[in-house]
Amino acid sequence: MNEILNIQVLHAGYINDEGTVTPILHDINLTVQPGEIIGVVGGSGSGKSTLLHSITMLKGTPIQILEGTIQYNGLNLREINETERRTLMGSGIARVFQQAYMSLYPLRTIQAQCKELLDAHHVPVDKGVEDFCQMLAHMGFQEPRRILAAHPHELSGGMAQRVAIALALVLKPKLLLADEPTAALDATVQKKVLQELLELCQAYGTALLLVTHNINMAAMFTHRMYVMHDGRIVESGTTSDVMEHPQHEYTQALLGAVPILNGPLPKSNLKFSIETKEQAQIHQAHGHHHHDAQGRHTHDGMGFHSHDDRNLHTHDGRDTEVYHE
Ligand SMILES: Nc1ncnc2c1ncn2[C@@H]1O[C@H](COP(=O)(O)OP(=O)(O)OP(=O)(O)O)[C@@H](O)[C@H]1O
Repeated sequence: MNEILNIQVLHAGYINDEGTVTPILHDINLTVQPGEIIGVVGGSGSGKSTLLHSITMLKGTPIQILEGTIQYNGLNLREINETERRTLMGSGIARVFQQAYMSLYPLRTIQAQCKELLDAHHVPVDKGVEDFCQMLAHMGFQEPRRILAAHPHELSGGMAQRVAIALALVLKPKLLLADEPTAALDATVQKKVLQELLELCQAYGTALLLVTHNINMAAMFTHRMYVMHDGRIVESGTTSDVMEHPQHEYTQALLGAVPILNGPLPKSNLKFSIETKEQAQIHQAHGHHHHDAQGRHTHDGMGFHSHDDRNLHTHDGRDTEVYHE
């Protein structure tokens, strides 16, 4: 099976106006299998965002690949042209930023932005908007269609980030790059939004590369993790191995530096197995039960499922204060 992402011996840096490159990433080797949830963990300035920039090579980012290969589903990303890159970004590889407002245009309604994205990738708009609304419903919006008419500033931070997540996933990408997707949110909402993000990824069979400075947060949700320090991967392995037997002193420092939220050692929250796209389609065909905002058992056609007893679909007070549905 092809890896969804295969980075080998990557060296990269930023190029300045004089054409000089400052190397930032050194000898990065990283793989993501279809549907895998991978954490990239490290402190500020360790190079996590630079790694994502190297994958997306967005216009305007002065990134320069010095050496190595980056393959998406067998395709060498260093060899594709700008048009191919634009097609791939969104439909194959999508990205969620720390601030929802980096993903959303302030002056356009959510509906306009969703339609524009679908149109640009030749996806039937009605079906795409329907999928989008179902994702919003899964993330706690009681009347998702009403959100379509809203502008981003009418949403709270948590709601705006949920909209950004649904937009990133509406084209059902194979890989989602999430750069500290919950760091800007209230601590009480962070875990919930991350859980919702994971459930959506699993429903769509989307692999996730989750970048975070919080090793404990990564531990709760990922299958494997890579620890970055000073532009290098200093440790990698299954999440349970890294958490229970951290080899590198930097990993040990990260573990000591971050407050432990739930007991002495966070255990992986991945009680569920990875759902393939085919399984998701079967779920879609048969419909699926989940809890609605009131905690009632409801039925939908999305294949979403929650596996713990917490009601993941209620509004937090902070969100409803800002946006009343
Ligand atoms: N556009 C740029 N030009 C030059 N250097 C940059 C640029 N962006 C980031 N850097 C440098 O690259 C290094 C890695 O930064 P990067 O943003 O990738 O780290 P990070 O792990 O994502 O940190 P944080 O968690 O604070 O976002 C830092 O030394 C930073 O100063």
